[in-house]
Amino acid sequence: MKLIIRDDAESASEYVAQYMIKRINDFAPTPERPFVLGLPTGSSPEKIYKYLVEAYKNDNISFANVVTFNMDEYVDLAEDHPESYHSFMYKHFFAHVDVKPENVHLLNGNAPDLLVECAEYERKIREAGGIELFLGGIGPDGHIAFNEPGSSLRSRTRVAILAEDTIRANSRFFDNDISQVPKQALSVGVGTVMDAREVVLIVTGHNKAVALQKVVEGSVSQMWTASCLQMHENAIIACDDAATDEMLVKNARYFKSIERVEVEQIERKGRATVAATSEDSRSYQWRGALKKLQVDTDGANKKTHKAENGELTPDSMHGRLMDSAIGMDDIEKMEDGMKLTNMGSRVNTIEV
Ligand SMILES: N[C@@H]1[C@@H](O)[C@H](O)[C@@H](COP(=O)(O)O)O[C@@H]1O
Repeated sequence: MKLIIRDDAESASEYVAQYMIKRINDFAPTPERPFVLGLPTGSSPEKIYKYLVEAYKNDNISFANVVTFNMDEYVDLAEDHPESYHSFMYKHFFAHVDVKPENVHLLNGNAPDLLVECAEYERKIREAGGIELFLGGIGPDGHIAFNEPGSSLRSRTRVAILAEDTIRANSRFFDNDISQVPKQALSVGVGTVMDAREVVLIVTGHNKAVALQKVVEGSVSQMWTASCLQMHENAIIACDDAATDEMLVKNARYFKSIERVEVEQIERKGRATVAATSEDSRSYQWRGALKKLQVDTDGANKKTHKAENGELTPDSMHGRLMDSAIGMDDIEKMEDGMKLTNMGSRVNTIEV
């Protein structure tokens, strides 16, 4: 997985929003071939929705050919309750963009038969061709969607019982009264998320620091269900500095340096292209290179280049350096811990 670290929640959210915009635009969805997007709720993605709405209003993106599937919804909470995930999604996103109502899917926590509702949801995802990109957040206990500690890492959409920690955390939306927080929810499973062709998580704030440490540096575990992403071929976690508070400093620096090396390669490719093109096309090429500098979606698009995909395996890290045409000069300039010869100790500290 890739870990993208930004100074604050604002810039981490902007990164994710730009990444999504580029992915959707590059995909060029049509009614026959829509982009299938998985979506979360929670305070963490709010800023992302704000950027996406802004981008739509500035004509930088359209959601007309985007099909959405939300991760979860409370059981037995009226759809029009201000804290239902239906209300959240309309308030923060759907009401402000051109997504077609018939393309929006949210689980119905008031369905007469919840098991049928869950099975149907899985069927609809399959029928839509599977999820192209699943955006998510995590809870302080490391849950993804409502897959609380102990959820099977192969779980599918089902009725989930909320953990005490989650009920307490979510009581802030219910007048800080835990008795008002629903105790059950319908949630896509860990397996449902893992089936997405790409997963992007936003993790911000010091209160997520323990969870992020477990998810990134710990073992894959049902007790921190978002750690399943270590097994995903195309996963990105975008976080702010505060969320890395419990990680080893050297690991956070390592992830930052991966991004730096990738950005340098893109810059270098951009310079080479500019040198080889005419004056007229010069500014166009630079715009392209600069755009890529901010958000590089190549990892997601080039599925065959696994070594560039941010996977944390010693092999891929070796591949990353060797494949990237980095000259000896560049390696000399790297911080000591980043040199290929010094990678071993760093790699060993990460359980994979
Ligand atoms: N089911 C949702 C999760 O999908 C979300 O990731 C989590 C974190 O929310 P927040 O971003 O508000 O911390 O909250 C809820 O439990």
